[in-house]
Amino acid sequence: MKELQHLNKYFLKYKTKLILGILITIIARIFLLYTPRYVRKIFIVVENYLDGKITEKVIKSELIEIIIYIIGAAIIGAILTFFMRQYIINISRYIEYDLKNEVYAQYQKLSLNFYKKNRTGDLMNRISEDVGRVRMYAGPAIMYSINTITLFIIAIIYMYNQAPLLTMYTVIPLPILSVAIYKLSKEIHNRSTIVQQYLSKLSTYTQESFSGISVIKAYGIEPQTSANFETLAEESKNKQVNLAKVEAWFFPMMILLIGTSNLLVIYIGGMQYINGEIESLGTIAEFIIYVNMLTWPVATVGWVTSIVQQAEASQKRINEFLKIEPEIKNDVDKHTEVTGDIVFKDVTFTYDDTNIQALKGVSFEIKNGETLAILGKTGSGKSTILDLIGRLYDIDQGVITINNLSIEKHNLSDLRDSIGYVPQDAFLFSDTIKNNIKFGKENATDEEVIEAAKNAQVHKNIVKFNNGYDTVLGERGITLSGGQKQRVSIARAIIKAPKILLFDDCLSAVDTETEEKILKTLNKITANKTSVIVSHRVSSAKNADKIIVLDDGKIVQQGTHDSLINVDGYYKHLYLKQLSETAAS
Ligand SMILES: Nc1ncnc2c1ncn2[C@@H]1O[C@H](COP(=O)(O)OP(=O)(O)OP(=O)(O)O)[C@@H](O)[C@H]1O
Repeated sequence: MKELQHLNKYFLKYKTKLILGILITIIARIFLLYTPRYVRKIFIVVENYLDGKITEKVIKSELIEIIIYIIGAAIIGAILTFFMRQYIINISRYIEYDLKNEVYAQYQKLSLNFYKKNRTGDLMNRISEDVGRVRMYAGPAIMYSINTITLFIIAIIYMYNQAPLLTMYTVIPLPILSVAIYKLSKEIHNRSTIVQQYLSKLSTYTQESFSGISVIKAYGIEPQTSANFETLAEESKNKQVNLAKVEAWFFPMMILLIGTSNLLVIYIGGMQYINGEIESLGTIAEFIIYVNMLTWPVATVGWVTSIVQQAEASQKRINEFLKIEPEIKNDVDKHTEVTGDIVFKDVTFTYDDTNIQALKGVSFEIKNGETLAILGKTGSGKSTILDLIGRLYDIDQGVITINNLSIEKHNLSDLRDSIGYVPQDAFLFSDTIKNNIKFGKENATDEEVIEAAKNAQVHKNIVKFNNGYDTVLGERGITLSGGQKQRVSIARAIIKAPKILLFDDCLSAVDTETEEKILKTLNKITANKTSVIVSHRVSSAKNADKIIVLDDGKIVQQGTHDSLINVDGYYKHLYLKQLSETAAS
């Protein structure tokens, strides 16, 4: 239960509702327990009538009175049971909501490294399945426990007052039932976890084959894909059948144990009645109702125990994530100004997970308002420089300063707010084009969205879609071409009007003519902003104030377009090669 203590703050938050829920549960049980006692009274009244102790008129009025009491108690009990569920189950839903938000907020704080070390499926599971299991503890488990405890205490007191020996024999099978249900619930849980694993394998496989359907069809491997699916489905079915086998034991076991208890009540109660140890047959009827009323709550003890164990394990997994400190921390509360003077001094950086030293003693300087272009072979460290400017990682050695202030001393939110980043793989959400652009500036007007799209040279494409800017992208909507995606992604960055713009090879999928147009407008937009353009094309770099060429994490060339085309090296070769390609096309 140590891990579940994390939830105490939420129980405290909803304490009024929780206390009310507990009180209502107790009162509801008291009312429901009226029925057996009134049933006994019915027997006594009938016995009195048969013995000639009361007249027909009296028996009639007494029976009507008892029936009214029974119906009244049942109605009040039912209404209170409704409110009990309303309070306690609703609290568990509130806690589930709070916990999901807490986990999600933590996910947002954690650095990129965390996402590399943990699989997406695992992250999703903790926020959905694990939180769901914890909810079962915060709601149903607590509700059934209070229910069982209250019912048990009150019923045993009533029963003991009536017939102590009969009480003892009646409750003997109940703990056996509880233990049996506990064992069964555990086995059911184990088997259903396996079923879940197979189901998720099956859905991952299906999802992948739908996403990659064009590749499957192009390679003509549909029969093989279907055969793989069949194998997975067969395994999944076997696991389901395995689960059904143990589940099938649940009700027979309950019926067997209730039956045993009923038999004991009838046999022992009957003997006691014959021996004159209990005054009325009504006591036997009352006990039979108690036994049936107690069976389910007692069975839930086993079930609740297994819910609590599962919740404890799930909360442990959740706590593991909640305890992780973000690697990139914001230690600065006050606002810090970011203009755009960026300096890298002997920067060395190694990726933790791969141990690849992506940058080795890199130094350069960009003045506010300047444009820097970074070129170099694939894997030379270009994107890494952009990630470091956004402080997605902290460096091993050297210094990065922005406005003469070391990057770690900047307020992280201010820093990231000042940056507009266009990644290599443009990621667009399954939402409208307008909202995808507005992602860069939530409160942007429609005019601003259009202006940004025009500057990114994508407006003309967007207006051709039937729904224009309201066209939905992604699975539910249309698929944009690679170049269109890149340009929507550029529009998203420029609508933000940030101090620093980072473009990571984001024109690779557009033709050179469109590239030229975009670069022209970008030149105007970025006139007083610092921008860094990573590219494989000289055309994207040639107008930059400064160009650096990277090779294996080191700067091998540095200068302007005019200076670099005159020295032998990577830049000149690339320039000549691309010049001849343009001439040939
Ligand atoms: N997230 C990461 N985790 C681990 N290693 C990485 C990561 N990103 C890049 N690397 C490694 O760091 C090196 C530099 O990568 P980087 O992405 O900066 O190169 P790049 O010059 O931008 O390449 P490209 O032109 O292909 O985009 C590469 O060897 C790469 O494998």
